[in-house]
Amino acid sequence: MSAAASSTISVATTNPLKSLSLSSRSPLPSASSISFPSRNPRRLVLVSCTTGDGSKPTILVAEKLGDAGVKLLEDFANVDCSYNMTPEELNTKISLCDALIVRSGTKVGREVFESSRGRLKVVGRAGVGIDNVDLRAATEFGCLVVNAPTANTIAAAEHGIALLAAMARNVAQADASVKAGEWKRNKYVGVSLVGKTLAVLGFGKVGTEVARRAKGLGMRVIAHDPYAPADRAHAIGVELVGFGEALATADFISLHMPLTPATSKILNDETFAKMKKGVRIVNVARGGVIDEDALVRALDAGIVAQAALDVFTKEPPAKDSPLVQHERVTVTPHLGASTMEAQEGVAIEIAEAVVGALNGELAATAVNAPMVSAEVLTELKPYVVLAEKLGRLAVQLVAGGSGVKNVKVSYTSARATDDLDTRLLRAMITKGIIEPISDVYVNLVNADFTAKQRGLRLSEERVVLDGSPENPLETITVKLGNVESKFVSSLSESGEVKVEGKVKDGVPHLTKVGSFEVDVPLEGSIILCRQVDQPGMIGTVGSILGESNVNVNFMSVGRIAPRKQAIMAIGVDDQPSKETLKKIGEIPAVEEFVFLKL
Ligand SMILES: NC(=O)c1ccc[n+]([C@@H]2O[C@H](COP(=O)([O-])OP(=O)(O)OC[C@H]3O[C@@H](n4cnc5c(N)ncnc54)[C@H](O)[C@@H]3O)[C@@H](O)[C@H]2O)c1
Ligand SMILES: O=C(O)[C@H](O)COP(=O)(O)O
Repeated sequence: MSAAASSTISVATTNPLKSLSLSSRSPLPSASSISFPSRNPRRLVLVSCTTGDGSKPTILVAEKLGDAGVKLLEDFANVDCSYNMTPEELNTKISLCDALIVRSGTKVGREVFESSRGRLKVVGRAGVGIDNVDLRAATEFGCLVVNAPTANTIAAAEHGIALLAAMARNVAQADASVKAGEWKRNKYVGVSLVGKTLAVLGFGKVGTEVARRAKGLGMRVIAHDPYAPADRAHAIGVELVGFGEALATADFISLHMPLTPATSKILNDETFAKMKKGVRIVNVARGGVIDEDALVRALDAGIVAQAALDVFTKEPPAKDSPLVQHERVTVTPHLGASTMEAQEGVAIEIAEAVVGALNGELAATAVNAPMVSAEVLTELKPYVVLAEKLGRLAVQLVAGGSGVKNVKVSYTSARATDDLDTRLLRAMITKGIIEPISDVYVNLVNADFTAKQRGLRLSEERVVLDGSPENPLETITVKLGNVESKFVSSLSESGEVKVEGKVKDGVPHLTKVGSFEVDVPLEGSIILCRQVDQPGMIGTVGSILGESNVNVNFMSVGRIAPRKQAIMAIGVDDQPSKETLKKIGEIPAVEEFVFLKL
């Protein structure tokens, strides 16, 4: 098999959690490792929810959730619906909960994860915006965050359009006036929407639906979104434009981007100054995307004629907020997702995601973990096991394993480079390397973070083989650089601890140690011996183990040349005693040996 091409990916440089510093935190308690429950072979335990005694997990629902969702949760878990908790109450309860479900009104900060002492495995956000969840802390604590990104899209878009029309025709102000006994028809003359230019800022799910509806009202719609594909915009007759052009040409601006460091206060004194005089603004995204003090100034200066706001930097806003009280501002109390239909949909969407995650399924709406389709997962399953075991094996070959810093992983495959998602494999190699030498619990959520935090640099190389790609992978090789080995024969020619494995008939096998070829299933434990290649060695070692009642499940010998050096790999079901291992070491032809647990 020839290597036709290779590419290198470095995890250390791609990890988004670059500047994360770890404060002292409560150790994560023991949790079951990533495994494949035999009941459902398609499941990979992404997060584990072990109650130890087989009892149901506990899910805390901290904000009002639709009945259908609560029912779904109750069929699976003990459900504690405790609304309106103070942060202190939440922190107290959380240590008894496996999952937490919130909407936008609950701040899930670092202290929630700290207080949970590792029991919290899933946070479900019953809605889209996850700006109220500390994703870094969640990832660091190995807690999966899932959201419900689709069920409230239409509700939010409809609310945006409702605010747009209500603002243009002064509906809220006129309503309050009539109820106060007035009849001021001239005061509440509005502006028309037809023929006006609407700039949609953030052309995602909600933005697209707002645009579609605004087109139906006869508006000219432009959109700004650095990440949106132009063909999606063209398909509904929307032109994608730059940020500056959107600001300068819009009669109406509707905001639909997430709140991130990049979008925080994206509308501010400077950007208001670039807008058309008399522009009208709708915000059903997040309050924080507007500098609210600057908006008041822009309203007072006549740059902004009107604003309609569903969301605020601080919710609820202060009663005497000059923005809320401004006579040309229409407000609603974060009602975008609040339709009967959307709330039922969101409740079901989040309940299914949380139950699935607690059941060990990879969540399609995971916010802080790789999303992998069930098909890919099924195919990669034995390779994922192989990856973890190779990591586990390699680190045990290092003298004082905690000094491991440089890991090189090489995947050989006949698949094209972009046709193999290695994120799961990488996470599992990391898990295999870190767990035997620390008390850190590593899962798919926190693998990259944990590697980075421990200074582990893991680089990946893809070697594309000739031939047809029957299997996703041929071999995985793990090399640990700049380390001393407790089994010198495991060193490659360039001095790295090197192990290689492959999947045979669905079973992970160790196929190479250093330069020696072996073939032993990666099950139970393994004794590796380097000896002078001579007759009778297998029998000698076999009888020492047999006398000690240690069951041998596999033996394989790899040698450089006949009668020279050989490596014997012996798979054993039971752990040999120290005395038994000593006896093996005392066989005159044995030059070195090591016992490794998988
Ligand atoms: N008021 C409510 O009750 C309510 C309901 C639903 C959604 N929302 C909020 O609406 C927003 C959009 O939701 P969605 O479901 O459409 O999300 P989405 O992820 O589908 O769309 C967001 C879009 O914003 C774009 N974007 C990111 N940064 C940008 C930038 N700097 N400039 C322009 N565009 C940028 C993204 O590329 C993406 O296309 C979120 O903040 C969400 O929380 C509010
Ligand atoms: O991001 C969202 O999904 C909306 O802002 C809805 O928030 P809510 O669940 O608090 O209504």
